[in-house]
Amino acid sequence: MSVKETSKNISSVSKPQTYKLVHSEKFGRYLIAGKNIKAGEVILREKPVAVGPGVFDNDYFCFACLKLLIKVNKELQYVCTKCCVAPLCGPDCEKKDGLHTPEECQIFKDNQKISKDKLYDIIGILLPLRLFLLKDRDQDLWEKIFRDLQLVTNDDISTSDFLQHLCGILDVNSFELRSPGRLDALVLRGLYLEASLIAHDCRANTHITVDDHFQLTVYASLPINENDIIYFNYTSSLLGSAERREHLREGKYFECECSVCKDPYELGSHLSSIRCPRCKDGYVGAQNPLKAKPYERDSKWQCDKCRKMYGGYLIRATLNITRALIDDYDGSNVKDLEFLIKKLTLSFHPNHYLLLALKQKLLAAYRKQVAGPNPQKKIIQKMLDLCKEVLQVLELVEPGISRLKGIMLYEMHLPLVLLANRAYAAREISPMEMSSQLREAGTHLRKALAMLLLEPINSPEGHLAKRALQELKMLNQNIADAEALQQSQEESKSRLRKEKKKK
Ligand SMILES: C[S@@+](CC[C@H](N)C(=O)[O-])C[C@H]1O[C@@H](n2cnc3c(N)ncnc32)[C@H](O)[C@@H]1O
Repeated sequence: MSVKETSKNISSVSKPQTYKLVHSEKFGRYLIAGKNIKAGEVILREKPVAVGPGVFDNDYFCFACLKLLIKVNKELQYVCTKCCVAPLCGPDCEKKDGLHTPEECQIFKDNQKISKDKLYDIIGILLPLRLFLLKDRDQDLWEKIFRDLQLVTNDDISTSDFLQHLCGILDVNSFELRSPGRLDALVLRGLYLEASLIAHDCRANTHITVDDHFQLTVYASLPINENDIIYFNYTSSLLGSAERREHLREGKYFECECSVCKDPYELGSHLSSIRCPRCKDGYVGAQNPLKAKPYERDSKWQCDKCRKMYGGYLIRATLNITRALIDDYDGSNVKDLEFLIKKLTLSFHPNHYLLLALKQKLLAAYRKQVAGPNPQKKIIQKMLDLCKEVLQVLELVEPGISRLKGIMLYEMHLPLVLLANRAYAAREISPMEMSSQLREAGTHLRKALAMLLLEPINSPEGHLAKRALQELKMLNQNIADAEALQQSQEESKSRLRKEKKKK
């Protein structure tokens, strides 16, 4: 053994483990910190044991790299030349050691019933099939999966029953993933043996990234003390408690009792709060938020100001009417969207999750205008205000490092820079004031970078981090120019004063 190898082994032996596996009645198996972990530190990094399509939405994927495929004239461009079934990006994906393994190819080839015409059905079962095929492909890994996922089987269980069992295991344990390079929906699912042991909390202390090869990295999003539980959020942090809890109940089979779910006002984020119809000043929150059905008649909701009580069915009726109003909105007109938000703010807390979803749509519309030629000052200011509003909620539900916060902080720098430049051009502010406003934009960019630089280079957020770095460089140059301008103005003023004195 070389010296290098020895020292590597010693350091890995002496280094405390970042996490430990423990067990409790409530969580089953879960992970705790094996040492004090700093925010941004890697807790674990791993490759999936199986990855494939998740929600099936009429999309076709390359079976080798899982990129979404574009169909031309409803026809696939390329299929695997060996099995004549698996859609692929092209010959390159067929050549490389992708996810379409020889075992998978063989099963398509051997099975007369499987043909290209049944592609929708094949896509639907691809992930459990991939997991099942590991049995023949990698016996050791298969045994590890059996142990780690606590698969139960007996000799006379039929293959279809066993596959059914695998599907259940996948539902509970898999991670929702994006197709490589895409910013949109989480259309894939991947199974990771270590990361799937992390327990859920609606206010997590980890941040997870996945690269184009589906390698998953769990970072601490906050400092985690030794022996503290490591949590990941299995659901969306920008939903109301009832909706998050329903998602977890239906998809992961447990009742969440975390600090956000327990609090009638969701730790001050008010994601489910309704404006009190009586006093119009306070906000109405569920009095027993851990009830499985908070929108039933016997569930009580109370105003935090006038203390008036309401039955859950009233809240449900308000939500139903509002969803119908939102469905009627066609989504293309900024003015209509602004009007709808203003109208709903009379009945809801501004942070209500239904309003937040509309505000994110509005933000996208403002962003489009602000990035275009000569945007109105009014729109730039509105974009900035909306970013601040969403960021405030995110600070409560996604403390520390967060992808959404990184994006929001990045977005905020653009209106700040535009407003500073405009005000200076209109002689409303001095170069010094401009430099201080640009510095504020720089602070946001730096905070955004601290989060976005953790993202894989080729992911959409990784590209954003690259842009943010370039913009920060330009911004620093503009700040230096503004400060030099201020200095030269001050010098010429003092020269003038001296000359005046001499005269
Ligand atoms: C992805 S698995 C985690 C590993 C699992 N604990 C095990 O022992 O295999 C998800 C399951 O863990 C349990 N779990 C995770 N977080 C929980 C929480 N906050 N409260 C209750 N149960 C939880 C639930 O049983 C859930 O279905």
